Amino acid sequence: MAGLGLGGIQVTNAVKVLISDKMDPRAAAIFRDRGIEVDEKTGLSPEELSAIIGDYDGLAVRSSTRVSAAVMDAALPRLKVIGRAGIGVDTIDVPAASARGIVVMNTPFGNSITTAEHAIAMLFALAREIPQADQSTQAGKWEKNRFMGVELAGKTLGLIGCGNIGSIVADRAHGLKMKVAAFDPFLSPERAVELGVDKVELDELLARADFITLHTPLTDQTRGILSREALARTKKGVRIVNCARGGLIDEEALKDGLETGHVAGAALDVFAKEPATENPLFGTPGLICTPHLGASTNEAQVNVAIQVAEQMADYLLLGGITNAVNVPSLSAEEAPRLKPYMALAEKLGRLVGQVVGSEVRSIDVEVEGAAAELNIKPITGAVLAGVMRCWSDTVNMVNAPYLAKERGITVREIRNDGEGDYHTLVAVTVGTAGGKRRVEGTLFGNKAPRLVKIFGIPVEADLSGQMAYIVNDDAPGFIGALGTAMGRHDVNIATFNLGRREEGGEAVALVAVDDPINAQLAGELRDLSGVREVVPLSF
Ligand SMILES: NC(=O)C1=CN([C@@H]2O[C@H](COP(=O)(O)OP(=O)(O)OC[C@H]3O[C@@H](n4cnc5c(N)ncnc54)[C@H](O)[C@@H]3O)[C@@H](O)[C@H]2O)C=CC1
Ligand SMILES: O=C(O)C(=O)COP(=O)(O)O
Repeated sequence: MAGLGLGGIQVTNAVKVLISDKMDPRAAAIFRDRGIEVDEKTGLSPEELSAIIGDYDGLAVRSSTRVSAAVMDAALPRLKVIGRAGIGVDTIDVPAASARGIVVMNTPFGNSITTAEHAIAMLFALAREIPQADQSTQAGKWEKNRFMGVELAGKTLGLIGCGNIGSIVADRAHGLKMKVAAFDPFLSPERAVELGVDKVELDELLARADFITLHTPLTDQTRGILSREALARTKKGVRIVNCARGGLIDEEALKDGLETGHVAGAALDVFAKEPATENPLFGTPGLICTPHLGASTNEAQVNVAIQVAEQMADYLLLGGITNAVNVPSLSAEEAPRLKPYMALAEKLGRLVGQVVGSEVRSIDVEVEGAAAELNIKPITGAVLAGVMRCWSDTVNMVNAPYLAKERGITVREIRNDGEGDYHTLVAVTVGTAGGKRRVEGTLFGNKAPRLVKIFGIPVEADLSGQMAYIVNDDAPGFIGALGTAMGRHDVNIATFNLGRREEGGEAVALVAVDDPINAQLAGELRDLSGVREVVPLSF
């Protein structure tokens, strides 16, 4: 299994994690309790991070650390997982991580109540100008007549994005007797009814909302969603809260809106450029700011620190995958059951990959019997990694699906109902321009991978170490000639596995050897009488 890239499987040295942002000490304590070495180094520049990241298996971050493709390049081949103690992964180049086989995980719920509460606090702060009134009062001005607020009750709150945080904000807003409308293309009408929100288009939200709060991730689709044009379509006197991401609002346009009085107030926790030690909006009347404090409560920080450390440790030590944003989940309970299947899948993929070469057009993964009860995604990932390892050293089950897509390989997953000859079976069929090749394998004693059929011929073999795959005419004398040729090259035969289509027909030999089969020996084997194909294999 070396090199499969599944955490917990290939790690032999001490596992090491770097925590590069301020995190509750429980994160480091969990890593240490689970036998993982931890370094905590915050405030690193990208260059400083790149200089040391190559020594770590895991990197735990919040939003201050930017994890670029260049940092990941410096982190390879060791880094296996980046854990975000929080929600937004916009500071991590996720496609680059996927391409490099690095798992990215976040903690999707740990800080959502806290962030929703911050948004509600910002609503009140805007409605009653609390920060401005505080400043004036403490300056000894007693400007009772200057501050005249608005009530929240009865007003319409427009949510842009109604996922975890947006839903909690909606719930709290109902408690404040606000009407809630939401623009979220992925919000189902049923869920909107359940939440008691009006599902509306963005234009309607802009036209109706007295208050707007943003709760979407920063993506190519949401960047600048409150653009100059969108702001122009808002109600005069609108108040805007952004506790999601700075890039969602056109900051220059918001500044103009505040200055003309079209926008009565804006409360921002997040900024286009962070840390926002300067920003064109600063000093604009009606503006309230906090330094990305949305997730900063004791409770949320404990939650996310514990979650990220447990998740990363599960992956690094057991292969369990929870809350990954670039690879399907695999629970720490499932992982041990799947491990032998993934070993089998990888071996089958590797076998067929070595035989067919790189002109692969399609890969079908079929599971039957006990295997059909399991999560098929990791099995498929392992097959793809096995096939592609034949032409790429850096492939693992995380980046294999992306590499397959990049190469235009069609991947199909098939669950066969019922049981065949084996209580559990994984079959891999690889399509090339020349046709399809199928291999089948099972687990002996639920743990030992065994090949049971190769290209339609029953043969039982343990796929490991150095082997030779030989197709020949089933005729007397072949085995003797083969043994002699091997002996001439000092290559010791460890095991010999034979199968044939029918007596006197096509036969297959899978020969395990103690020493590698070099090109010269392979050539001599090909020259033996009746031999049709020889492929040296390694597992
Ligand atoms: N200020 C802070 O400290 C914090 C900020 N955040 C930010 O809040 C964001 C939202 O967090 P959650 O609610 O937990 O995420 P979520 O994934 O549960 O919800 C996001 C919602 O946005 C919707 N959405 C996606 N694209 C959209 C579009 N083009 N237009 C409208 N809606 C769209 C999705 O359908 C989803 O319902 C995070 O991505 C993060 O950037 C999260 C935690 C703390
Ligand atoms: O969880 C998120 O998305 C956040 O924005 C919180 O950021 P932080 O962990 O406070 O740097």
